[in-house]
Amino acid sequence: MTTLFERLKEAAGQEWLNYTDHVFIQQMEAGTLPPEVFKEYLIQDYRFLVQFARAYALQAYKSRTMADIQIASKGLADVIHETDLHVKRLETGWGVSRQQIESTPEAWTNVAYTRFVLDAGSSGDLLDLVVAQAPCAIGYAEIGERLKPALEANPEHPYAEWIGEYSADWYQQVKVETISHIDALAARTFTEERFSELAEIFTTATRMEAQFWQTAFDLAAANA
Ligand SMILES: Cc1ncc(C[n+]2csc(CCO)c2C)c(N)n1
Repeated sequence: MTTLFERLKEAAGQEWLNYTDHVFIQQMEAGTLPPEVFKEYLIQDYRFLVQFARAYALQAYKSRTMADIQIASKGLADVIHETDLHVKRLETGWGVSRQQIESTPEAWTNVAYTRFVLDAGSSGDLLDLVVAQAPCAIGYAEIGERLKPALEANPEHPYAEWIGEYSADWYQQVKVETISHIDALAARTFTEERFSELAEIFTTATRMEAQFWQTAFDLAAANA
């Protein structure tokens, strides 16, 4: 059976590729991504993850069952784990402290993306919110899978740590769980009339994921 995620991804069309096959990913795969671009990405991503943690908390608030609260709680814990990695990387790589990260202005594209996700969840139900968060959670697993051979070919790959994290089994499992969570929620509340609205939420979030990579290049260029 086709999953709702597959239908949403198909509806996003080219936008999904613009995100998962962005120049940022191509350069990361080749190991040629400029370190300053990666640094700007990590700083903005920390700021992003703060809002994304709030979105998982909102998932808990929008839940009606303990099973859904458990899923939200695990998502929240995964985000905290990810921010800790970012802070360590920024500290060891560039001597950037958590305080410096937190006082760096949020890029407006980052504001747009995260507040869009939070609004989709505030104004909608749990399915709307999980769909708004899906490009993020599932896209990174697809990217990790794609980059894995580059890491296996070169254990000294400059982005070994990042690729290792998203290609790891635990993260591939997050993808499987998110897809089945969407289907479980859909079984309760999805009607065909909702599809176009859900597809718009999903495609918009996907477009903003692609823009997130672009913002890292723009910030690095502005600092150069
Ligand atoms: C812009 C942006 N999009 C997606 C992710 C990936 N991500 C966000 S939360 C999470 C953990 C649980 O889903 C993961 C892997 C990111 N870091 N930054």
